[in-house]
Amino acid sequence: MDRRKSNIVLIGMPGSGKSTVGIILAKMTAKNYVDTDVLIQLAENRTLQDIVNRDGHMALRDIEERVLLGVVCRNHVIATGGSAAYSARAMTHLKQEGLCIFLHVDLPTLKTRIRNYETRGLAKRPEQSFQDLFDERLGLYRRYADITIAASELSQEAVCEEIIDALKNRTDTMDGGQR
Ligand SMILES: Nc1ncnc2c1ncn2[C@@H]1O[C@H](COP(=O)(O)OP(=O)(O)O)[C@@H](O)[C@H]1O
Ligand SMILES: O=C(O)C1=C[C@@H](OP(=O)(O)O)[C@@H](O)[C@H](O)C1
Ligand SMILES: [Mg+2]
Repeated sequence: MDRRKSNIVLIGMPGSGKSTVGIILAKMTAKNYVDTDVLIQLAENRTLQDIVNRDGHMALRDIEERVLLGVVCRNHVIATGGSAAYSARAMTHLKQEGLCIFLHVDLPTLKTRIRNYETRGLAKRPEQSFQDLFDERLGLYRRYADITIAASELSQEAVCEEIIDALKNRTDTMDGGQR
């Protein structure tokens, strides 16, 4: 049986480019695309911000874990939410069929991209700073990453090119090997 993985799973901080890079990457690799934040909102019939406001950030993390565990697909680019890495079960599940790409963007660059920090529905403690969130999560993203892309200075298209290049050298993905 072919054990090569067919999904590409994007992880990283909010603002690192998972959602927007993901759709470009899907087109460039002839894959389907799913943004798990959209799946959460559809499952809950409310926005991420509504979930945080009404039920708190830990409820969002629980819902996210449940939704991620229900993702069963092949040949997709999967853009996760920034809080996905809090669930070891969900990450293990996604990595069974997916190679995990960490979009590593530095804090100053992220800050220029995230202007709606308080209203973006982030799964963080109410008083938690963006710096603290970054520090808390960096180790988690590194733990699950099969490939890390230093993406701070790259355009979205250049991030996609780097991912495709990195995949070419691998034997554990359907996107590996020269085609
Ligand atoms: N490589 C990049 N260069 C410049 N802006 C980017 C880049 N990647 C993403 N952005 C911008 O940053 C913002 C957040 O991107 P998004 O894809 O929603 O990130 P995420 O899904 O990781 O939170 C968007 O406005 C997007 O256009
Ligand atoms: O990092 C976070 O706590 C979150 C990031 C969001 O996704 P993006 O990373 O795509 O912005 C979304 O999943 C949710 O609002 C929580
Ligand atoms: Mg996103």
